[in-house]
Amino acid sequence: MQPKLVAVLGAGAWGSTLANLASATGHNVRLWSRHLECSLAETVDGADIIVSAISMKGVRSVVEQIRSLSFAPETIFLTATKGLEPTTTLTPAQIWQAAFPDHPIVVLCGPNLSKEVQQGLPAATVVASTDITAAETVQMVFSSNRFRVYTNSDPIGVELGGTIKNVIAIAAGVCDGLHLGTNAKAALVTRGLTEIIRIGVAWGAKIETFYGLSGLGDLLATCNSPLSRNYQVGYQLAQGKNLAEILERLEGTAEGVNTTQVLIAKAHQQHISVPITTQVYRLLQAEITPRQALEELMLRDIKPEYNF
Ligand SMILES: NC(=O)C1=CN([C@@H]2O[C@H](COP(=O)(O)OP(=O)(O)OC[C@H]3O[C@@H](n4cnc5c(N)ncnc54)[C@H](OP(=O)(O)O)[C@@H]3O)[C@@H](O)[C@H]2O)C=CC1
Ligand SMILES: O=C(CO)COP(=O)(O)O
Repeated sequence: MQPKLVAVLGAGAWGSTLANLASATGHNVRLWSRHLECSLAETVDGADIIVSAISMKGVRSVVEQIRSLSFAPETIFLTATKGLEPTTTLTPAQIWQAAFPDHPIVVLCGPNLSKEVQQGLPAATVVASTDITAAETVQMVFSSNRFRVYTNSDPIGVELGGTIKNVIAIAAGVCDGLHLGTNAKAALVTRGLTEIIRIGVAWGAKIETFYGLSGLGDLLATCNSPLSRNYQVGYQLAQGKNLAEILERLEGTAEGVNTTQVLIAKAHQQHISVPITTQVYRLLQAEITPRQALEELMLRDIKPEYNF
């Protein structure tokens, strides 16, 4: 494969890691952030692949800054953000697709704690698109003996798996912070997956996608690692710290905090049952304590296991 020109937008933890991965496989990489010299227009000029690793709060503004520029029709937009836009409830890929309707949009999501990937520890991920040729191009660019990349044709499922698991990761952090044990954690993560599937399928995703790397895989990684910022938020809430104080000291972005708000609004509108997300929401709003959230979940009506 000829080396590609890859422009990575966002030089945070994940953007820098993705830039290193593409560079390590022999591609030409430009990395952009608001604080670096190079302008956004210069960074994306002539790029074969434009990678967005901007946190959710900045996606719309970056899209608006480049949407009037002209790109070759085959230019691929790759989004790695895991969040939902509060005002529209759109996913990052939906925002990129609306701005660039004639370009292939690819989603990258998986169990990819950036610190582990940066250390060269082995990891796998998924690149998903309705344009499978574009997904295969991205797969070639990022694949290495340390980073195994699978393609998938369900971008909304891949994106929602990576996004909604952040809410469950906050709950998992609370579970561990309260020392509730392995049985409780297994129950929480499994019922969390049921909740993710219920929402995801209602929003047009394929059920099987959630049993893959970007669903169950990312859920397991994020719910079990103190490297996860979302897990850290939950863990510290369980220790009695308040949210503002936690976020002020947190290294990087915990998307699950905003994602919880968006999910609650949309799930209520659409009458989707989201018990774990509801308790995370009430906890983040400081309406209840971690112990009360646990009681609420344990005392819900008894029911059959499968009620997607
Ligand atoms: N870290 C990880 O392990 C992984 C993270 N992700 C996802 O990737 C996304 C980024 O995460 P991560 O890199 O960890 O977060 P960081 O907080 O480390 O970086 C966020 C990046 O977004 C940029 N940004 C935020 N707002 C704006 C804006 N308005 N305009 C321009 N740039 C902006 C920041 O720029 P600035 O520095 O100028 O503020 C920074 O480059 C998140 O959605 C996260 O869920 C996905 C997989 C793994
Ligand atoms: O998405 C991630 C791992 O796949 C990173 O998780 P956090 O954003 O919680 O750190």
